[in-house]
Amino acid sequence: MLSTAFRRAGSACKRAPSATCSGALCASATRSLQTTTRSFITSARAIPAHTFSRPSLNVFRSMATFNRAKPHVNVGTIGHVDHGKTTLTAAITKVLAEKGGADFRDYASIDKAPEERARGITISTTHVEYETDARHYAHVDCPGHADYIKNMITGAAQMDGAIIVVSATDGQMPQTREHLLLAKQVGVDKLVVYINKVDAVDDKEMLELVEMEMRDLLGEYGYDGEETPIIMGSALCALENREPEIGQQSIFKLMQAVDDYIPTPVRDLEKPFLMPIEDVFSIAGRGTVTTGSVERGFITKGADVEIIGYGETIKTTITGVEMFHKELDRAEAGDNAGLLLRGLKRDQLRRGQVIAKPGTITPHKKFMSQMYILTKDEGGRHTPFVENYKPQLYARTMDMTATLTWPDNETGLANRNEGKMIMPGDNVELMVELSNKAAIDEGLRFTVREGNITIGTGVVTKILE
Ligand SMILES: Nc1nc2c(ncn2[C@@H]2O[C@H](COP(=O)(O)OP(=O)(O)OP(=O)(O)O)[C@@H](O)[C@H]2O)c(=O)[nH]1
Ligand SMILES: [Mg+2]
Repeated sequence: MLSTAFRRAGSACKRAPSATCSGALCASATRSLQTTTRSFITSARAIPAHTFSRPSLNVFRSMATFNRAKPHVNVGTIGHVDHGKTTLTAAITKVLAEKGGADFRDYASIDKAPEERARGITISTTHVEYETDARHYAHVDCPGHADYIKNMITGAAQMDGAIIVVSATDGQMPQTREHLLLAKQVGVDKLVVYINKVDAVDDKEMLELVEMEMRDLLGEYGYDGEETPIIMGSALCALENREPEIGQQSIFKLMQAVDDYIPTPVRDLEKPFLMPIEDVFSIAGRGTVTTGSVERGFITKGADVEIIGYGETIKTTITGVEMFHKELDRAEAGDNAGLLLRGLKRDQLRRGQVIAKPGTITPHKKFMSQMYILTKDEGGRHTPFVENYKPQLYARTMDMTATLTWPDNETGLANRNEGKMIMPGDNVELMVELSNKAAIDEGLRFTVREGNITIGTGVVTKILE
C-alpha cells in the first residue's frame, strides 16, 4: 500500500509542469502521499500487529514488475453510472495478475479514489497499471460523473483510448452518450465497447439489440460503428471467479481488442517541433535569443522555423541552440533551451508566440471549445455569466483577452441553460474569439481567468477562423 503511494506520488509528476506542479515531487503528489501514509498509519493502528504485517508482506511479494520497454498507452473506463466501470477495472487487474501482468486491485481500493488537483479543479481519479504481452497500460477510473467530465476536459489523466462500459440490462443511457461525445471532443479517436452484466440477461436477442444500438450510437458520434470491437461479458463474474466463459475469457478478449484496436500514441519526440516562447533576450554581437521549454519534437542548428502568433508569421533559421550555458547541436521535447534566431530584432518577438516547424501549426483567432466552469468551492465564480463575457485566456505561454459566445448549433451537451447563462459547475460548448492571432491547434488545453480567479478550463475542439 505504501509502495503504491510512493509510485503514485512519483508518477503524478510525469505531468507537464504547470501552475500546480513544478516538476520534481510536486506539492499535490506530496500531499496525496502524506494523506495515503496517514490513512495507512491510522488503519494500521486499528489492526493487531500480527495481522497487519502478514498481508503487507504479501503485497510486496506479489508485486508485478512491469516491463517499461513495452509501448505505453493510457486508457480508462467511461460510461453511465453503475454500469460497472470500477468492477471492470478491478476485474482486469485480477485476470491479468494471474499472468503476472498486474497487481490485483480490489474494488474498494479503486473506488476510494484520491483527490487530485489539476488547473485549480478537484478531480477524484484512481490510476491502476497493468500489462499485456504487447503493451504497458495506465488505466484511469473516476468515482463520479463530474470527475469524468473534468478529467476529460483538463486532460488530468489523458486517455489515448477508452473502454466504454454499457450494462446489458439497461443498454445505452444518457451518460453513455455524454461520455462518448466528450471523448470525441477531446480527441479520443478509438474506443472499445464492453457490454457488461451479461450474466443478468437471459434473452440473447436483448444482447444483440444492445450491441446494434451501440453500433448506431458510435456512428452518430463520429466513431466507426462497424469496426469498433464490442465485447460481451460480466466483470463481476471475472472478479468472483465464476462462469469463465463470460467472466475471465471476456477480459482476455477485451484486452486483446484494446491491444489491437487502440493505436500506440505518437510520442512527443516524434511530433513536429514546437517551443512556446517564454522570454526574449538580445545578446550583443550574437543576436536575439528566445528561451522556453520544448513542447514536442526536436530542433537542430540550421533548421528553418516559423514564429507564429501576434501578427504575421515570421520565417527564420535557428543559428544556435543553447542549454545550461553550453552550445549544443540539438534540443528536444522536455528540454529548456535557448534558441538563437537569424536576422530578427528583439521587438519582433514576444512571450506567447511559438517557434515551430514550418507549416505544422497556423495562427487563428476563433475556435470552438469544450469548457468546464469552476464552482465557487473550486475557487471559481460565485455567479453565472452571460454571452460576450471577456475573460483572459491562458494557453502555453500566451495570454489574451477572449470573447465567449454561445455556438449557433448547440449539441445536446452544450448550454443546458435556456436563459443563456453559464453557471459555475457547468460543462459547456463555447465559441472563443481571441483579441489577437495565436498558434492554436485542436486538442490544445487552456484556462480562462478573470483577475486572480480561474473561471474555467477547456480544450480546443475545432478551429473556426
Ligand atoms: N450482475 C452483475 N452485476 C455487476 C456486474 N458488474 C458490476 N455489477 C454491479 O453493478 C453495480 C455497479 O458497479 P460499479 O463497478 O460500481 O459501477 P460504476 O460504473 O463504477 O459506477 P459509478 O462509479 O458509480 O458510476 C455494483 O453493484 C456491481 O456489483 C456484472 O457483470 N454483473
Ligand atoms: Mg465506479
